[in-house]
Amino acid sequence: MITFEAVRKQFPDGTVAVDDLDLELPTGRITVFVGPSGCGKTTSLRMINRMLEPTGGTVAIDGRDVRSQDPATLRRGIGYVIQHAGLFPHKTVLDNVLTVPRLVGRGRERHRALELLERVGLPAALADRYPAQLSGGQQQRVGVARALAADPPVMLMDEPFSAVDPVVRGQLQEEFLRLQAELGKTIAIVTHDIDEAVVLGDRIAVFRQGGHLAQVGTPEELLTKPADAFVRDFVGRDRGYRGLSFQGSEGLVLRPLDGVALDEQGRPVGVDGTFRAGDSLRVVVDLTLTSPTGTAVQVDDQGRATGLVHHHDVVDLLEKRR
Ligand SMILES: Nc1ncnc2c1ncn2[C@@H]1O[C@H](COP(=O)(O)OP(=O)(O)OP(=O)(O)O)[C@@H](O)[C@H]1O
Repeated sequence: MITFEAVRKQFPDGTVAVDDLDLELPTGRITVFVGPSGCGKTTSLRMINRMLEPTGGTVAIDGRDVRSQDPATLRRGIGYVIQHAGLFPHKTVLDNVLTVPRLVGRGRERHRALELLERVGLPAALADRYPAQLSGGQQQRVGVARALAADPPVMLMDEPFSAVDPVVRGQLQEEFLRLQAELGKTIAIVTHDIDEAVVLGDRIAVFRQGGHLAQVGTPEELLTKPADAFVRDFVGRDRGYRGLSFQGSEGLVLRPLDGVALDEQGRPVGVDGTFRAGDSLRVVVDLTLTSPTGTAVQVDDQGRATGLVHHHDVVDLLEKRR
């Protein structure tokens, strides 16, 4: 666990970037720091690996004050990923990834680097290219692979996916979450994008101007119970709709499949989208709202239609759950 206790950072010019910050980042989970520009997110992140030193309070990893550890040794246990990946332009992809393990010792590094590139979704064929020969999304992947190379228990990520277009960002986020499900690192991510925070965070810390914490909670808590007007505004007006992502579709009463054409296996034909029993109400509402008939078809694991719901049914279910 990473702990901030009464942490303050005042820069020599008098700017107080972080003030009296108390925060816990649970082991093996993703904590997202989110908030408007200039509210102290990056400063807080950099105090974890001693790129910046607090002017008050304590940052500790597993109970050990980071200031009691030599910065170079400390950083070997902490991967660091930044926006635009920050790759060495004159080194190949492979050499970029190898930078870190070379610090910790030799061995089967090349093999491991190639394996890591594959795990972040980069074909080995790209290993000998230079960063300028890659797309923005590919560069970010190399950045993540490099941060993972020394297998650090902690990862710090500063706007890791914000330099790429929304479609690529969505893919990178999804792949990153799949990787984290296997690796279980303790991760802090800085973003100014609340949607990214909701997708990635197990916990979200909302910062406000002046380096104060406005709220800490799960994405669901933030969307359904914002602590005050600042968080409510920051989370956005469509938080009700987005909150449906956290509501399961169980309990929906299925209607008969009237008017739905089925193939020989019982799979719906000519239907744009379907949902499964475990999907969220957001998926179901979205399907019903985009279908010309206002309905969505539920299917089983084999894709066979099991029933139909109308958007009224979703509203009725929400009413019942109140
Ligand atoms: N070296 C410095 N000297 C003086 N002030 C600084 C320094 N570095 C950052 N600041 C100020 O500290 C405050 C917090 O900056 P920080 O970069 O942590 O914010 P942030 O929330 O990460 O913002 P952004 O989302 O724009 O990156 C800002 O007012 C910034 O101008």
